[in-house]
Amino acid sequence: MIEGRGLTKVFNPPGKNRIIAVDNVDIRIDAGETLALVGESGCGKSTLSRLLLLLIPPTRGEVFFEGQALTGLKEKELRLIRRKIQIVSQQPESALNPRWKIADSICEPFRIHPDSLPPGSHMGEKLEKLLELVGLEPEQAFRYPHQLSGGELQRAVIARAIALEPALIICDEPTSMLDVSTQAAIVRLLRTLQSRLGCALLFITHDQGLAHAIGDRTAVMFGGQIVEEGREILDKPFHPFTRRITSFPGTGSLQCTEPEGTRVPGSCVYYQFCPEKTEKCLHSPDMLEYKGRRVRCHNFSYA
Ligand SMILES: Nc1ncnc2c1ncn2[C@@H]1O[C@H](COP(=O)(O)OP(=O)(O)OP(=O)(O)O)[C@@H](O)[C@H]1O
Repeated sequence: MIEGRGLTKVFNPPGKNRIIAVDNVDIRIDAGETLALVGESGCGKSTLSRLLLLLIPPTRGEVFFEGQALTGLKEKELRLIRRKIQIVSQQPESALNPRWKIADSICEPFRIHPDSLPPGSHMGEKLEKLLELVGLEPEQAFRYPHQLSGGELQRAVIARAIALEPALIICDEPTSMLDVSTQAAIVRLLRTLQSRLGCALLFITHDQGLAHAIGDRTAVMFGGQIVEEGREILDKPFHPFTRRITSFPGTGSLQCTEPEGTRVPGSCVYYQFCPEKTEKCLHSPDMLEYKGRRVRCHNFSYA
């Protein structure tokens, strides 16, 4: 349904070294599935999701949505596609206008795209249905954002995200600012909505437990690259980085699993940290495929 090929994003902040935030990534999400994208802070997860929506232009690479190349489309054409892809981010309060009542924010997509309301249907009915789907009381929709809890606000953001029945929802750490019990409730809600609406989810998280619980497939990112991807990769990891992060039983966050380091030019992205590196790892490996699993490691060819 959505596919990124060879996606690369290089930032050139003035007066600072260039940053290769996303480095030659191939990614595919099929209709109705959940891909969990997991990796430590700063590895490029959010940048990759923004590239998929072309909210930022790729330095290299292409994006296809339902077979159509998005790179090269005009902004107006892109807007029509973006209505089928919605984002739920980690800070619900910044996604909602603080001066608008919740109901106005949830109904905003219908005002922007009036043609999305079927003839004879009213915004009020749609609102009622959306509130029910996300578990908010009608009375809560007539409050302002500061009058709701973090979990309730995230439910409102999700209601707005599903208003136009998107094909894909990109969830960028949607629960990281919430307490543990609210996190679980929001994850359950996303799962329920996904099966009712049939949409796909790209679920970005630091938390490998969450990735394991929610993902049909998991992609592990390190240093701007997807280093391993497939089903059950957190149960049976192959890449040395995936093995390292899954070797801490019970850990959720992947933050600070590796020290800061500078990449040896042209080498495997994990070269400096890898206990199994050999001379050939001075050359960046291609993504290798075996039995539905993709791994970016020279040693995988011998598995
Ligand atoms: N607009 C920008 N200008 C310069 N550098 C940027 C910009 N956006 C992101 N970066 C850098 O690109 C790298 C990847 O950032 P990104 O936000 O994609 O990582 P992330 O994996 O989503 O991190 P987190 O989990 O902390 O949100 C980081 O080094 C970040 O500092």
